[in-house]
Amino acid sequence: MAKFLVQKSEPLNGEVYISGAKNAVLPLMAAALLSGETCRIEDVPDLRDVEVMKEILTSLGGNIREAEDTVLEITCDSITTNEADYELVRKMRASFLVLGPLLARTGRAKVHMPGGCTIGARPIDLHLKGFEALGAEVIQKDNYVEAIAPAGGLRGASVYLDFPSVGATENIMMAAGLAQGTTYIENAAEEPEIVDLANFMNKMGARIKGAGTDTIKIEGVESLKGCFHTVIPDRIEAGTFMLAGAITRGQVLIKNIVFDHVKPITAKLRECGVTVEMGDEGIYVVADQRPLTSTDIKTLPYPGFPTDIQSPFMAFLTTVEGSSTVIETVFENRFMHVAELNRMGANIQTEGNKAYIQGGKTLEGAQVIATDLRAGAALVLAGLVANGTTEISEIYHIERGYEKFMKKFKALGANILRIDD
Ligand SMILES: CC(=O)N[C@H]1[C@@H](OP(=O)(O)OP(=O)(O)OC[C@H]2O[C@@H](n3ccc(=O)[nH]c3=O)[C@H](O)[C@@H]2O)O[C@H](CO)[C@@H](O)[C@@H]1O
Ligand SMILES: C=C(OP(=O)(O)O)C(=O)O
Repeated sequence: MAKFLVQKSEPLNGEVYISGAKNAVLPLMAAALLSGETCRIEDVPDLRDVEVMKEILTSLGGNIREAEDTVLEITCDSITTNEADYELVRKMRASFLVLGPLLARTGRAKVHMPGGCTIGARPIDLHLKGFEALGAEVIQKDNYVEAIAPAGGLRGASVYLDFPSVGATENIMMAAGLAQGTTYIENAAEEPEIVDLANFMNKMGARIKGAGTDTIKIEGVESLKGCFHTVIPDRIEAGTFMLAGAITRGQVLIKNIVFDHVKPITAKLRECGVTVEMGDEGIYVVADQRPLTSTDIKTLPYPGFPTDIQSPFMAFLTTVEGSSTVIETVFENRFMHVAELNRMGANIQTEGNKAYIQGGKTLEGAQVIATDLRAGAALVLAGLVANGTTEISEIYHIERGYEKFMKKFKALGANILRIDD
């Protein structure tokens, strides 16, 4: 199994170009199932999760052409099966997103329960509630879900989500795109990735309004066509590099970033004393000019502080003076990095969904485990400022979601090496 060896590094310095967003491109790829024509998607990151989604689409009869570097052309003119293979689906949570479009396009879909990071129970009840509201019969059995549209096809409906789930909003939006009549998703997720999916589907001929607010209106259409689309930049990758600059007290220019998408991260870094400025070329993060202080974080659905940046931010908070509190409200098991950071000399106590961080500690290199994708990124950040060597195992989690991870860090001066055990 591959590992990262991270050595204490000089303050990071230089510029980094942010890739297309993992959490945007995966639903876009699933949405290509809604049309028989070609969808051309640009700025597709080279990630393990994207590879899995390619395999899933291919297994369903889709045709994928890598037109150029970072460009995919997906054509789903003939869907040969409406059952997604368990071996593929179990590898990643987002694979469940093929259910909505498959159901809408073929009237029937069977998908195994998804896998992914073990950051919580991650039920799919809200997705299913949406499909049922659209008239589908939903059968949940032996670790799979089968959804069957009524004889006349899915019908528009009002769906209220008990929690603004990103995945449920996306899945229902895709299913409703080809339903008869109008669907309203209330208490919908407002994440930028939802807006990107709505923009993509509207280019395909869908009639979606309100994406980015808590009520999305989808007027179903009979069929959708192909389109061209460029994926939005990855705000979580951007946030990770902003924190890499901050934790090493460096100076980093983050290119290809939407300033609005990283507002909560910017606000919290500024509270700690980090300079974050928007310039012509991107966002400058400067952390070498004054002592940094603590702050408190509470994760929330967008536009609140993103849960996916909670662990990298916590790694940073271990290095600033004072005590900080982090409250995780989105996932119930997203503190697995705490034990690993404490193994490196951090002082973090947890109580339910709260973590109390006593900052200003000198971290020491240790053998640690990347328990999930963002926990892995947090350990790399900690390793950059820890004395000696930090050996991080199970890095396949990291490679699931960060494109050219090592190359980008090395270009900023990080001392990081990938070894095969
Ligand atoms: C591929 C992708 O885009 N992943 C992101 C997506 O995950 P994902 O779409 O899985 O996250 P959700 O927004 O659905 O989950 C948020 C919360 O809602 C709960 N829930 C969700 C669905 C449901 O049917 N029932 C239910 O109770 C979950 O258990 C969780 O506690 O949004 C998360 C929250 O911003 C991010 O951390 C993930 O990086
Ligand atoms: C939790 C994440 O991803 P996924 O939903 O794919 O598990 C993430 O990107 O941090």
